Amino acid sequence: MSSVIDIEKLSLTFQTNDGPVHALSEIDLKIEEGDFVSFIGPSGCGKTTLLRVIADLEQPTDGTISVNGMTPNQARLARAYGYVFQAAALYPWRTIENNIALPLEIMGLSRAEQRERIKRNMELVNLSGFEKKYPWQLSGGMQQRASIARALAVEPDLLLMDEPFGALDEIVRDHLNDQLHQLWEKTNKTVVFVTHSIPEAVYLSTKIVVLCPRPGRIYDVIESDLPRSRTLDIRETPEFLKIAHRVREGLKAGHSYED
Ligand SMILES: Nc1ncnc2c1ncn2[C@@H]1O[C@H](COP(=O)(O)OP(=O)(O)OP(=O)(O)O)[C@@H](O)[C@H]1O
Repeated sequence: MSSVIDIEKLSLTFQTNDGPVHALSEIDLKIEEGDFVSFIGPSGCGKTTLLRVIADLEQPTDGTISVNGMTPNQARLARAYGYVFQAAALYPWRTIENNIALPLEIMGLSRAEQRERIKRNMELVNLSGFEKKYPWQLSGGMQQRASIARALAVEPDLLLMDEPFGALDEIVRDHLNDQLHQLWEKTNKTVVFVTHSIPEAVYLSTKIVVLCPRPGRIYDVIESDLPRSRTLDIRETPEFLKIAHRVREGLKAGHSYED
């Protein structure tokens, strides 16, 4: 079986006025179908850059990458992935259903097909009943769920998520972690998820990629042995804490306190 994402010896250097910034160096990584993979690491270690390379929003300087057996550019044109940003990035002048409809309009789907997908994906993120609301009428957590529904409505097998819950309080975040986990279990999508939170990474992932900075590189890859089906209670178990400990050790090793 070929991997959904296959990255080999990938490097990316940004040329800036202050000289070159080695954002990614010699990254080797395979992501399989149905994996939930988190990128975790200190600020500036290249998590977002790596996600953007997968999404064809940045070009590597060296190495190779394939997404669903295609180049990232082909994968983008084939709408092989959905992308969820740090902020919900909803259009304030459009209702929630019209925000979700936007990429579907661009795809040229019929009104009936658009309505069907909006209904199904709003149900998946538990937002049914809020179709006619504007983004400002929803809480931050609900807005983020709406932006997940918008990414899902394109029906990609691959979901790329850049710290989608970073700005939310702990309780809302727990709730959304639980919902995202259930959604992943139900749909068996492949997810690549950027986070700063150790519990979030360990709770959600089948594989945790710990990155370290200067140059941005992979420090550790942890294959989780937690059961695929889990609830938030698992965070109290020794198995969970053992993985969390290994992530923490990796983060400490790559961290510089001079920043
Ligand atoms: N367009 C750009 N031009 C120049 N340098 C950039 C650009 N984008 C990112 N960088 C630099 O590349 C490095 C990696 O940045 P990136 O945003 O990927 O890190 P990150 O791990 O996602 O950080 P954070 O957790 O703070 O979001 C940083 O040093 C950053 O300043």
